[in-house]
Amino acid sequence: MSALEPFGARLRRAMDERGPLCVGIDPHASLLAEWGLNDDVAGLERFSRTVVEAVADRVAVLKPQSAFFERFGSRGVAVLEKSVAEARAAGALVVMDAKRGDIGSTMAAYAESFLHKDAPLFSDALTVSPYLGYGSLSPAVAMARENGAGLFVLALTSNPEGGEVQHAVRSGGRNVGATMLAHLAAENTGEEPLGSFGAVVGATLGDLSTYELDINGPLLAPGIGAQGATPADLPGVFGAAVRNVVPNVSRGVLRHGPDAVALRDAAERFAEEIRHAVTGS
Ligand SMILES: O=C(O)c1cc(=O)[nH]c(=O)n1[C@@H]1O[C@H](COP(=O)(O)O)[C@@H](O)[C@H]1O
Repeated sequence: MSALEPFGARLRRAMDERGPLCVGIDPHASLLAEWGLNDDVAGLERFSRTVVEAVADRVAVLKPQSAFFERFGSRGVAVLEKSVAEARAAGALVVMDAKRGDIGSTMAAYAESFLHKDAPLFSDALTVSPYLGYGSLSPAVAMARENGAGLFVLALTSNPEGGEVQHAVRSGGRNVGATMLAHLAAENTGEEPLGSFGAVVGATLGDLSTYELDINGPLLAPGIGAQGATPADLPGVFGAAVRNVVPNVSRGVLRHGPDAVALRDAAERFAEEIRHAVTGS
């Protein structure tokens, strides 16, 4: 595969053409049961393929949650590989949600696994944890740049426990979450139309106007649907940065399966509500 155009540029175009919705592929055991599928590799494969076939030709981004595939060992990972390839072939960008983070030398191996263009699990972007220090991510930043991929760095997560770490105030007075946003803004300086280094910022967090959310990069916003946030919350949470928000919905869409039409309709309803909330039209 030849080098891709930078992730940020590809994402901006996909958001403009398809709208910004990201649908999560989260094959929870409880959802497999609700869909009438067995909690085994065949059930996993059917679930994942159904989601990809239902929405990959219309949403900007699909975000498979790696843990639900790893749970089944190598055969589960093989399903993940196939799902990534099929989603990308249908025109969706794939954000691999594996939340990797380690000391730099090991981080390089994680980066090779997901961000090297020839890796079997190559994805357009990867979720990463910066809590071994932002600098520990530099091999992933470099690998992403070389391969036209991107990162989503956990900055202000959607879960209530996140504040213990992310709101901790550093000696300069800035908290940890804001520090991660500042690192990303520096990473994306000068990039047009959008940098490739995004932040994860929960849609559940209420008014974030004290944060500098304009990092010239995408903001992945989970928390809509099952975690209680709604598309209508987005402008209040993100302010002017809402134009760079990629809202993620997983269970809120997936609970409408296994019927592909019902899944597609649910994704379209969320997409429409998001468009209305973001553009007012
Ligand atoms: O990085 C993520 O994707 C993520 C970060 C975060 O702060 N909160 C969060 O919910 N997520 C992921 O987003 C998805 C949310 O799923 P639902 O709550 O079912 O919509 C899950 O795959 C989570 O792992």
